[in-house]
Amino acid sequence: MSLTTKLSPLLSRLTYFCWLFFPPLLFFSALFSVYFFNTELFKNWLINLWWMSYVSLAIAAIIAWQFGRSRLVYACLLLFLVAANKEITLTPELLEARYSGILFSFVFLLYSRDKGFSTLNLCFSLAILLLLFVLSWLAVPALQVASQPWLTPIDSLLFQLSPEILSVITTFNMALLVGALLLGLVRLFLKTDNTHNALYFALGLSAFIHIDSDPKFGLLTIVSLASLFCYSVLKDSFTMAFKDELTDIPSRRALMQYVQTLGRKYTVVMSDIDHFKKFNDTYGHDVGDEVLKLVASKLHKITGGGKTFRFGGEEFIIVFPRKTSAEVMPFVEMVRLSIADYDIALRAKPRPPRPKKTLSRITPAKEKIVKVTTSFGVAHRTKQHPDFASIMKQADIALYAAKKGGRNCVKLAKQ
Ligand SMILES: Nc1nc2c(ncn2[C@@H]2O[C@H](COP(=O)(O)OP(=O)(O)OP(=O)(O)O)[C@@H](O)[C@H]2O)c(=O)[nH]1
Repeated sequence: MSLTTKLSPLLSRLTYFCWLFFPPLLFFSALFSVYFFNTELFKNWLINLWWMSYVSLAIAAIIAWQFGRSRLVYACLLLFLVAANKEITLTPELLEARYSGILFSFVFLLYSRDKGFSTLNLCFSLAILLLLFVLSWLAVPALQVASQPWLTPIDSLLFQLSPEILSVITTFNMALLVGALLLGLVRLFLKTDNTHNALYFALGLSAFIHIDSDPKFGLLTIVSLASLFCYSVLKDSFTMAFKDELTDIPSRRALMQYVQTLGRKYTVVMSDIDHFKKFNDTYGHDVGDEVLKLVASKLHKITGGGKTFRFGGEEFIIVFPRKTSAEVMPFVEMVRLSIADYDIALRAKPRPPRPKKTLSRITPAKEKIVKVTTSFGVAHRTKQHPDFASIMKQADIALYAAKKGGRNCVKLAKQ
């Protein structure tokens, strides 16, 4: 396996990570720049909206609850604690316990899973969160004393660099924050999705609310975080509804929605993997799934403005807006060839190890190269076939002709 093949999953993960992580980061940076450099008028206007943090958290919690995102509900609860604490005066010890308790709780949420809202799960998660706060209250002061010898050099270094930093956050709290952010980042990288992304920002920003005790800053941050929670839930639901889970390309539902946007001129291509039943029977359903993903990714890369959807099973639909059948033929041919020419390396399962007494070596895993082909039926919109359903029917007839004509070919509907 070449280095590029090995690195490609890592690179695509990194790209997805950046794609999720940087928009909220830019958003929060812009928001806080506006806040810190803006006039008193904006800040005075904000002070009258103190109730917004509670309302936005309640809305986010209800939405998260409706969609079964238990961790986001607990995150709203933690942020509620951050917001409410502005109204309640706490002793310095309790403030410290709240700070570390919230950090630990967010790390816990990042490393746990959404478990639903059964009484047992609710009690279990709430008990863990409570335990983390109690632990912070009991153990953190001792930890602070124990870590003093290591933190003193950092303390003096920070004092030399910028004495103001130490007036807003202690070195111990900073070390806790850096540790929590690093742990969270590892989790976010390993499990990059909208929920973990939202929880990670909540972890970092809740610490900032603690550091900057200005209630207006807290309000702005909490409202933004609640919006990020809502966005993450809705984005996930959208993806679930409109993306095919196995192949990660748009689903049949997305096709039906896309069809509404098409004009008077367009072409529909129906594609089907050849002898896929035999392939499944020979190599197994899970290998079949991998091949399905591969074919989907090839079809998804079709050029000429075509948009690919998984229609169901091993059938795909490609729609070319503003193009006739003749115009799309070169692009369809190109994608057909790219699938047919692709060498699929199947890793044969290693034989089970022989009993230890026999000295023969275990046969290493071997690679087997296989190929799959696809057939295509192409039809465009005409006066006789003006609606999508009848164009699909024409494309299906053409696909049938391609199957009968020996497969691995493209056939035009007789229009
Ligand atoms: N692995 C896997 N197989 C699937 C999936 N969806 C459908 N199939 C299989 O695709 C096969 C389709 O078989 P047929 O419709 O008989 O067609 P075919 O064997 O491809 O033969 P031709 O289309 O005539 O070339 C069935 O065996 C289905 O089980 C899927 O998501 N994963």
